[in-house]
Amino acid sequence: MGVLNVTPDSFSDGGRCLSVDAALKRAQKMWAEGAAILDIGAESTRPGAPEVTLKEELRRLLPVLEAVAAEVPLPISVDTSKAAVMRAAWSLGAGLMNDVTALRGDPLALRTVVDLDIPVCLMHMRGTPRNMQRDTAYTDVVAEVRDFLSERIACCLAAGIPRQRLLIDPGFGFAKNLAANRRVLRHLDAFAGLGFPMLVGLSRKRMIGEWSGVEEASARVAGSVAAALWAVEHGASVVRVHDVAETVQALRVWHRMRQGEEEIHPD
Ligand SMILES: Nc1nc2[nH]c(SCCc3ccc(S(N)(=O)=O)cc3)nc2c(=O)[nH]1
Repeated sequence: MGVLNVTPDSFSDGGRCLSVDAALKRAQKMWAEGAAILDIGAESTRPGAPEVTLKEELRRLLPVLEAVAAEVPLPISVDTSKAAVMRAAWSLGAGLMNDVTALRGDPLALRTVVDLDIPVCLMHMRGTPRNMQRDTAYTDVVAEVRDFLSERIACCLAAGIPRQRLLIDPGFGFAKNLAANRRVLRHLDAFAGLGFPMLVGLSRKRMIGEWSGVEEASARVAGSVAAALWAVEHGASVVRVHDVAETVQALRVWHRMRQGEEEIHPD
């Protein structure tokens, strides 16, 4: 899943993608590099990010979504928590709702996802991007994330969302400090065990920077690729990344090594 930020303050690419043209060029580049899905977000959800009004989020998102949907033959995920943005995005061809609040942010979000019959990724977070980093103390973060995801899954299934429309995500960097992120990463299998495809977003995040010693987010490529390989090794079906070419190349090699002898076609 290639990241396409259309926010002025996106944490890792300095918001270069604001113009439709620049966003479209980046979308086409990620497609050429082997991305399977594009994730477009118009409201930054990094720690401390300011809220964006519905009007502003639509103003940023829709022109880019329309252009990308017309020019790039990939499914498009939209990173939003607002029901009205989900509906507008769906009408322009979005194929997945990526809601970091797991449909809790907008009271109409759950109903909207049911009505639109659109796949949704349910991610763990406490609080909001504005205040989530004040609340990073857990007795057992793995148990809390698993219980949260189980509860959100039950809520969605009870509302009539078919199982095959759900993805889960432990939410790296959302209301989690370094120790919590590391524990979640070491227990990814526990979440994969819930029986739903798991999406993981580690790319260029602070824990990659802390572990690699690389200050500048856009320079954390090799560390992000290493984390993506670990995540896929431990059950992730989708990795949300900024550096598509490098991650695709690493995964192609990794898959070849991982396949048993019998799976490789005889030369
Ligand atoms: N499903 C899903 N969607 C996502 N959207 C984002 S945006 C990144 C927000 C951010 C930036 C930086 C840090 S930090 N302080 O750890 O470096 C945390 C969160 N991420 C994810 C993710 O993971 N899953």
